[in-house]
Amino acid sequence: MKLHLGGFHDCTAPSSDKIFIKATGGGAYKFADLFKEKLGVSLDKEDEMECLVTGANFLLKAVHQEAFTYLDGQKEFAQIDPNDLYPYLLVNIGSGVSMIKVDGDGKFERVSGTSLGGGTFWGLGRLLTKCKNFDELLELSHQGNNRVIDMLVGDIYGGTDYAKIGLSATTIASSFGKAISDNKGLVDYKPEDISRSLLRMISNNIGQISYLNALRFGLKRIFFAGFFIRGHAYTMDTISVAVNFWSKGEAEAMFLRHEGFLGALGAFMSYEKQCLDGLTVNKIPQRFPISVSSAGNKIYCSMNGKSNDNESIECTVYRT
Ligand SMILES: Nc1ncnc2c1ncn2[C@@H]1O[C@H](COP(=O)(O)OP(=O)(O)O)[C@@H](O)[C@H]1O
Ligand SMILES: CC(C)(COP(=O)(O)O)[C@@H](O)C(=O)NCCC(=O)O
Repeated sequence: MKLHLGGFHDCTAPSSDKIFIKATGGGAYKFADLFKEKLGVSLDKEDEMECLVTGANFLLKAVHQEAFTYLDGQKEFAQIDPNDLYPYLLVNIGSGVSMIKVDGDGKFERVSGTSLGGGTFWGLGRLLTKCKNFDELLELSHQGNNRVIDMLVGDIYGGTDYAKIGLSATTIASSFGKAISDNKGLVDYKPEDISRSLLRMISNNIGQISYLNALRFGLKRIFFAGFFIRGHAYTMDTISVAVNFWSKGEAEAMFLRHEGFLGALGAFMSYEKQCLDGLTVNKIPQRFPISVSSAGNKIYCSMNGKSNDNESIECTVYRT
């Protein structure tokens, strides 16, 4: 509610009383006029990939138990040595998917991506199941059985494995493949089965492309982030299985506790970069330095340096 009061004054132009806030992603462009019109706030646009990487690096170095593996329902926190973090592959699953090779602070390259991402799951799911919101679709996938719709290796090979090339009877041979052979229409399939197949198809595909990119650059660690994951067990499990399957156990999928906030965090941290990198000390606003701490699922960023009480800002980033 106090966004328009708590915005920042542009520290590169002290004479200006323009209020701005950092923002990233497509929304920073798309909604810039709306923010200006409704709140009188200008959006200071930060590059999305840069913010994702800054956010991920910060979390992986500063937050205890940020990264974890997830396989067969088991969540295991990974010990990340900040001195041995790079290189790694960051896979951000939002509407679409970006794959970024990270070599250090500010050192990265977007090496690949796919348009089959969270938007695909939600978009197709909405059309096929009539779900009204994402959570409902995700919830449905819990109860579904993908074998009803997916064509398995066993369906093609008369119930047996195709052992010669290492495919078990239960491996999905063709996502949604059964829908062609049955004399059935959409109404004959349960929404929960459709949701389950869809989630597996998207997660599997992302896991596979990610692993292939990790292989391409010799990267052992793959961190998956983005709001698509939402800590959802089946999504993480499917991605992990895909990475494990394609890498023959060589690579490991890892997830982040604050997976949906990398971009926002990176944009937030760019206040520090902008003001501390390029300016002399007397031009730095009193609010700095930023002090950062974490507890449980929350990260506390207090920008309270020597400022008076009116100027201090405390920002809490938390997952719902
Ligand atoms: N409550 C929700 N409403 C809509 N989409 C959601 C929700 N929770 C998770 N998602 C998933 O998150 C995706 C968007 O992820 P996000 O990281 O916010 O990407 P973007 O940067 O494209 O907005 C959606 O396509 C959808 O798959
Ligand atoms: C264009 C985007 C970077 C925007 O990010 P998003 O809002 O999806 O998080 C992303 O959707 C993307 O990388 N899409 C995949 C494009 C491709 O490489 O095929």
